[in-house]
Amino acid sequence: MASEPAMPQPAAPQRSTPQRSTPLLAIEQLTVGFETATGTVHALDDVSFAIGRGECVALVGESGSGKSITGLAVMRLLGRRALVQAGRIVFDGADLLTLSEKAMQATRGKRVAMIFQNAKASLNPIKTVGDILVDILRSHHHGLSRAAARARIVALLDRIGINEPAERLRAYPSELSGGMCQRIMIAAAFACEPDLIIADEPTSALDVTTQQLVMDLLMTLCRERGVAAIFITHDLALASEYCDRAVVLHAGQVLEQGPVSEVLTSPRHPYTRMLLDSLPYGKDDIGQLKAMGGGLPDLRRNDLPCCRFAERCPQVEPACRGLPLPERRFGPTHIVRCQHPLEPSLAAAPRASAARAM
Ligand SMILES: Nc1ncnc2c1ncn2[C@@H]1O[C@H](COP(=O)(O)OP(=O)(O)OP(=O)(O)O)[C@@H](O)[C@H]1O
Repeated sequence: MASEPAMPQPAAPQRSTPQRSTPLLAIEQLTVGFETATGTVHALDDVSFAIGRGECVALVGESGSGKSITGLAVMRLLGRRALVQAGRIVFDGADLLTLSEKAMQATRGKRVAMIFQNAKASLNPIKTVGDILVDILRSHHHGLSRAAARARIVALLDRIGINEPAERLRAYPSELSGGMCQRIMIAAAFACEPDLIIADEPTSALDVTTQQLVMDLLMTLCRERGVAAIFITHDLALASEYCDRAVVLHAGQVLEQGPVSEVLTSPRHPYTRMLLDSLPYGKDDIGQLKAMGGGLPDLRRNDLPCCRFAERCPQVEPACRGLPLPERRFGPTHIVRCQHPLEPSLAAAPRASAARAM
């Protein structure tokens, strides 16, 4: 396989010792609403978490919990109806929410890249793969000739295991399989050597075998290049297998976060526990599966309780509805926002390493 002389590769970071002292990205008390004809959707409420250089953080939770919105907020792609009501998104020392649009354009794609769920739909159908990738690279490296950009792209495609890369560059997205398109998206994301990649359900449209190959590729590239990743997923097994830490979102609130080895093994929040109980992992028969009780509250309500999980929580107390979410620490980075976190004995749960879907 050809090497990539044009793209220096930093030493791979140790996954077990991510740098947390000066986070690459810190989302601080982010609160976002959307104006709609039927009222304001209170999509994110006081969301805070950080990610160090080279670290991989999984953002997990049910559909509608605010995972994609969080990723789009970092890219500043929330759209005109979104209202950032509070908070900061500090990336490498600068608050992305206050950057000029020009500065944001220089950051987006170059320093922070996003990989979307449905690659085929995300790639421009009327451009060849080569034009898509070369244009991305040249939009951030103005002095780079098309030929030089093409050479770098060919080397990158070769690195990610695409056979006959020069040939592939002539194809249109519609001529490629879903798995191949996802590889092209990954190439597009890594083309400008970003510091952070946000991967939003990058494998959910793929079959299980291709999922594994694409995840292996994505995480190998992140590790060998020291790129941090936010991995948005429903799949606790993938989160457990590939990520350093997990952030659990429910109805726009972060309820638990910490090392995957703690959060997905010994959850201390009843919601995380409920998510794990609803998975087939570690259960001898399907009868042991517990259905998720209730559903997410209507986020247009103006009288949402302080804890948006309160109405589903088996241990709810009056304080849950009326008092701000407390922050309880169970280790240097294991934080639970709950009035009555689980005791360790109740919390112990097998790691979700064999589960496949939430
Ligand atoms: N443009 C918008 N206008 C109004 N509401 C929106 C908009 N975008 C998202 N929402 C709402 O914000 C909430 C969070 O949505 P988000 O897409 O982040 O959820 P998610 O956790 O990523 O779900 P999924 O796993 O299904 O992608 C949902 O209630 C959704 O309906």
